[in-house]
Amino acid sequence: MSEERQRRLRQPIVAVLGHVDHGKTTLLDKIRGTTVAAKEPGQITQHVGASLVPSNVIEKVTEPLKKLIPTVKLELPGLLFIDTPGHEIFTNLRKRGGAVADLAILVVDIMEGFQPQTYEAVEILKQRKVPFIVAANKVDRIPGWRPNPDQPILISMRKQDPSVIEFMDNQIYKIMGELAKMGFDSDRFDRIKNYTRQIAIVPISAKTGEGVPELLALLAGLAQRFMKGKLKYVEGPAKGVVMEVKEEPGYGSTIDTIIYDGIIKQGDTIVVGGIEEPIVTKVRALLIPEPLQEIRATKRFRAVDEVSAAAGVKIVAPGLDKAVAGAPIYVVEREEDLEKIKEQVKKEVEEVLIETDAEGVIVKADTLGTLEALVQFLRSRNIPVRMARVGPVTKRDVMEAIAVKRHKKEYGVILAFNVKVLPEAKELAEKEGIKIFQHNVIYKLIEDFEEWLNKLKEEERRKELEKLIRPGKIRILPGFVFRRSDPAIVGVEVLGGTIKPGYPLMKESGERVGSILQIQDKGKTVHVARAGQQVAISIKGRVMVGRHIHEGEILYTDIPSSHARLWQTKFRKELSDDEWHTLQEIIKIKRKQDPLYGLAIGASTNK
Ligand SMILES: Nc1nc2c(ncn2[C@@H]2O[C@H](COP(=O)(O)OP(=O)(O)OP(=O)(O)O)[C@@H](O)[C@H]2O)c(=O)[nH]1
Repeated sequence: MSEERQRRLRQPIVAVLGHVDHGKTTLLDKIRGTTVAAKEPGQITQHVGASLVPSNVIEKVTEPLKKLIPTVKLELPGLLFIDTPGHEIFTNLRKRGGAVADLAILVVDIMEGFQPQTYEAVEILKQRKVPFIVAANKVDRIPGWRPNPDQPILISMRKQDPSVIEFMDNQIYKIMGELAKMGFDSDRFDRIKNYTRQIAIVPISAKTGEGVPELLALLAGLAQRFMKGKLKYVEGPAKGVVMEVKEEPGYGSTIDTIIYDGIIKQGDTIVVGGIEEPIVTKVRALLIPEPLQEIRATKRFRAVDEVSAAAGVKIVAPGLDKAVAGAPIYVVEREEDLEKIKEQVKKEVEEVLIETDAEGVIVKADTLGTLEALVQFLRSRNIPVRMARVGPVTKRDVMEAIAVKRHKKEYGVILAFNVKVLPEAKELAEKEGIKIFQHNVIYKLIEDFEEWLNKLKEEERRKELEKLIRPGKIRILPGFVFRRSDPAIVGVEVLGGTIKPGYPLMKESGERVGSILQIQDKGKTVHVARAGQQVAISIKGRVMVGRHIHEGEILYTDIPSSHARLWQTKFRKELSDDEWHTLQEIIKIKRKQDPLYGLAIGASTNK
């Protein structure tokens, strides 16, 4: 029992996501600021890329809530907030089959509501199965809002006019509506009945601090509830993820990591995921930031002997320049496990780096995390991926795209997320007409590609449509024979549909009688004549008026069976009423000779 009690629980890792300018950084600063102001012993400690808010600080900040709502007794040692907000960081907080972050705050500007990156953030949270709370931020911007700095929002709400609260609730309803569309049931936090099924929306102001106590209390509560049963203890060799690979003056290449499990010590052997192969090295130093008050010291970092989860730490070791952000890092405790762990790291990295023979787009990204997120996004939109790799766009990538383009024009492209295009790759792409899409926002990159794809499809549809012979019905006007043959030139009235130069003609019997060479309207050459028009046409082929065709006779455009089928299916909407009507007459004539005319192959066997 006593041994059990000595096992240390680890802090849940919390990430902040949301649309640009909705207040992520301000919120993180506020949380740090508020908690610093709480002046508790053992107040927040700075990690590399993260800040730890210990439970006694959370308790102090949430103290005023005790009289308002039932709060949970904190068993957790605190919350570790990832300092850099945004999905790019979040996507690198990856581990096999999920996220390193245990919880997330989705920041939504209450005045603006859901924006493109909000949807993207929810999509990523859904993909990685991370529970989250919505911070409906900037309540202080609601017209008429009376600010109550650092107060619980429940208290601040009581001090507002009913119309202000009504406005706020309306905005919250809109957020609830958007979440519902994405498959999430949600409500204002104080109206929630079931926290395990509903997502809490907390109105806050990152600027004034209103609502921050509730946000922290709910996070802690959610962490305990969700992590119950899988409450994590700190034990065994460390597992972590690479957040960033950095050259550090005086230290050489280092990696900033988040350790989500176990313990790492100076001198430990580690395996880190690299682009080509796993890196096996020994920890030379573990660095954490110097405490704020000692920042006057010349050094920014302080070396420590060991670090335990959850923590953000900079690792100094030889050979780390080939590490890749988003890749796993494992401490090897026993020599005999080394090969097994190397194999596992290799497999985990390869799962993200796709290389298949299928026809699909080429994807390049700056890190393993963004690459994985991008590929998942593309898959969810049914866009196949032929190759996904970390690094700049190279000549080889362009060559891959050229190979794809030969078979499937629309997928012979490169999607490059936050990476450079090497000059020789650019040159080849320009020469071969390979399109390279570049962006540093995932949804924007995909949106640009989809827009291009739609345009291409529309263009191809137009081209196919242009090639089809349209239904047309004409009558040779008596007394308007201008030339009897070679070529025959006659005046006609278009009774239905459309005629164009090049269209073959047939008689009511189905017999072919040459094709239209030219159309003239009042002496001018035209490219089309429609129902109601009277024009002169010349007819190519061995057609003689009085022998093959006669004054007053009705002729139709001679539509091939495959065209008739397309007119009735894919291009049905492209025909006007009178064209459709004319098509029916043509079908009737044609079916006398060919009962399967205009039908899909085998369709005639349908009962
Ligand atoms: N009035 C008001 N302004 C806020 C609040 N929170 C943030 N802001 C302002 O909104 C702007 C954007 O805030 P940031 O915290 O930089 O937003 P962000 O989401 O981190 O933005 P990016 O890092 O660019 O994605 C800044 O001018 C903030 O001062 C708030 O609660 N009330």
